[in-house]
Amino acid sequence: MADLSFIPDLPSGPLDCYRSTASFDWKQLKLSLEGDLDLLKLKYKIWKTLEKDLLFAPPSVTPSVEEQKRITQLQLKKINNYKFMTYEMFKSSYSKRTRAIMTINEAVQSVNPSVSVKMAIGIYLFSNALLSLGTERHYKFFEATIWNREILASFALTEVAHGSDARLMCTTASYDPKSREFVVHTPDFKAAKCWVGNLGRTCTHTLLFAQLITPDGTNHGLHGFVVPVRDPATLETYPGLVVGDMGEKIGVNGIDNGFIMFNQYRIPRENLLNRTADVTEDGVYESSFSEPSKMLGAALENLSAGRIGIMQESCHTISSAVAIAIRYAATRRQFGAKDDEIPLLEYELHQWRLFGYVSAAVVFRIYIEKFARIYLNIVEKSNAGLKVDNLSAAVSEIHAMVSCSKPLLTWTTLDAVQQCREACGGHGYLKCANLGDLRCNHEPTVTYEGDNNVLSQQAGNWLLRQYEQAASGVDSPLGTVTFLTRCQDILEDKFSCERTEQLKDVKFIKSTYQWLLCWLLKETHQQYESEVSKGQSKFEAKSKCQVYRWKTLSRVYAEYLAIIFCSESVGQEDTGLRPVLNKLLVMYGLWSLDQHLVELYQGGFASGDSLARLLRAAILEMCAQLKPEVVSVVDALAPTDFVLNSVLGKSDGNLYQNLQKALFGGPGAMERASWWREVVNSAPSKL
Ligand SMILES: Cc1cc2nc3c(=O)[nH]c(=O)nc-3n(C[C@H](O)[C@H](O)[C@H](O)COP(=O)(O)OP(=O)(O)OC[C@H]3O[C@@H](n4cnc5c(N)ncnc54)[C@H](O)[C@@H]3O)c2cc1C
Repeated sequence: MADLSFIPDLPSGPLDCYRSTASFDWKQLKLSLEGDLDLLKLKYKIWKTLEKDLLFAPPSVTPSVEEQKRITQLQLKKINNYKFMTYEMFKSSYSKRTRAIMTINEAVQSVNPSVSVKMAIGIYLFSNALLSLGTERHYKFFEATIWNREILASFALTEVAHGSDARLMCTTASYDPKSREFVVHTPDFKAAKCWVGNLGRTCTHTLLFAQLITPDGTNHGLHGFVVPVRDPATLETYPGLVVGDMGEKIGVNGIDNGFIMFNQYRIPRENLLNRTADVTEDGVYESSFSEPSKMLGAALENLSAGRIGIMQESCHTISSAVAIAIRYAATRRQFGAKDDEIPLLEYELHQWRLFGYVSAAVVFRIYIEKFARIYLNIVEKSNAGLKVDNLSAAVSEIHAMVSCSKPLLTWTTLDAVQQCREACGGHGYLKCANLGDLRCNHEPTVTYEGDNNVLSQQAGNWLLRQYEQAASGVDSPLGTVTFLTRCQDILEDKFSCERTEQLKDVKFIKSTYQWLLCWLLKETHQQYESEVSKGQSKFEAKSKCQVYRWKTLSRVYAEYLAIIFCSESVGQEDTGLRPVLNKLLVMYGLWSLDQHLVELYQGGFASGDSLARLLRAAILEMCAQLKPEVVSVVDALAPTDFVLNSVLGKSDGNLYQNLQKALFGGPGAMERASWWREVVNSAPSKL
């Protein structure tokens, strides 16, 4: 068994009574959820280092927006100096290196999300793009970013008038053969690049996506360019650019999101990222892809790793939120027989509100850990020129998986944080509870790197293609929809259980999800065909099938993926963790199915009251079964107290002592208001 002594023991206290009822060792569960001992050690090393550094001490009062930006930039500089990413890690295989980067990102994100966004965009997204979209001539930028940290980059895609629909973006890069330069231009304010992280105050370069135009006037579609923005020595922007900061946002204010307009701004020809297409010195366009849409696809595929990173961050956020709410529920007492108040955790309503999210946190972690490993192995193999069976089909399947899973994880996390905030009552509304910051900093993930509603549609596209060709075989190298070849038989299935025990079985959950997917595909396909037969264009027909169909389909597929991947991992678990993991998986599956009862009845899977009655009874039974485990489950999910940074969620469980310290110690909490003279009556009191 691995030596886990590097994980500090938990302090003894009021949480002991619930901890003593757990059937497993929380440190072992923590290791299992991380999936790798070295990466878990790395995470603890980062947290310990940052805890000792005053620059990372959590502020008790929110600093001004400008100050948050300054601190975040200084923190990034410090993290660069700490060199958590060692030379050996850089030199290791692609998948090892990327997993280390992802772990560093998650560990830093949990301390200050703004720093990790800054680092992810400014260093890793940019350098990854140079490797995947660029060639040898861009290596100097790579070196300056990764090794020397002379470049801090940004990623400029979104424009004021175009976000999700990237094809019609208006920034142009026209090639001038006389000077052998591209001339970058913004025709009007609607075409200004905006929301670009790191651009407002700090970045030295941007990875710009602009319409490439050759001297014959042909528009070859969006291409990536490395564009210098600021002098690294002075942070002055270069002439020919209008650059500004987006101002105060709802969260992640440490990030300087900015806008930029180009006025006939010249960059060398070599700054075009030319792995898939180039322009000769004379201005002739040469592409290895014949269709511009495929080019765009290749350029944006680069975002998959970023989206996986967002999912990992969501796992951290949901874990922190449930840890705070469960520890609070275990120590907060309200009502009870006579004077004997009982902990909130004893109430079935409270369990039902929170345990679905606790199980989601565990299932998502296991799913994403396994999925990231498979994804990175495929990329590694293909980068190394090794044969990957059915590579293009695998890339499409992965894209579909990411496109529905990022929405599922980010939305569920957002709902979870809100529920946890409410579950902590008024105290949950304190800044020092940390649920507010967790929520606001997490919130934009549902919009950036692909708006969730738009991204979900892409998963639906792929699923429908598989459904249409199911009779002759599906293109599913990862095996997520091979069951579709049995679609007709699956749709014959009917609910026939008589006892809750039959539902509390992963097999039941998986087969019910397969039925749901088959039925939703049939429905969506029929609706689409019917719209097309009425003369609607494909685009219009698709739009008419989103609500209750395409969108639900994409969500159900993502839930199914989380369940099958997690179930496979739980099946391989040979420590004493299998029973608790199985309970959590069953809870997640039943809790998620509860949202789809309408479809299960509408499609004729069940009739009468037995499905709804048994499903809901099973969920409540799972709540009771999880109660003795749940405090130790969140101990495994939670980061250290420094990182969790919540007065309500400390691992010692001393809720009221901690709260008193925070309230009494608040800056100026017990001082007379400095503005008291302005508000009292000036006439002497007659009292
Ligand atoms: C904090 C933050 C950081 C960001 N960082 C960057 C960055 O570094 N670089 C960068 O380039 N961009 C960045 N962005 C921008 C982000 O990527 C875009 O906001 C995102 O792509 C969505 O585009 P949009 O805002 O134009 O929304 P729109 O595309 O206008 O969408 C608005 C709404 O309409 C809906 N909608 C759109 N199309 C359809 C449709 N066909 N059917 C049904 N509904 C539809 C969407 O679901 C959404 O709810 C950032 C944004 C934020 C908030």
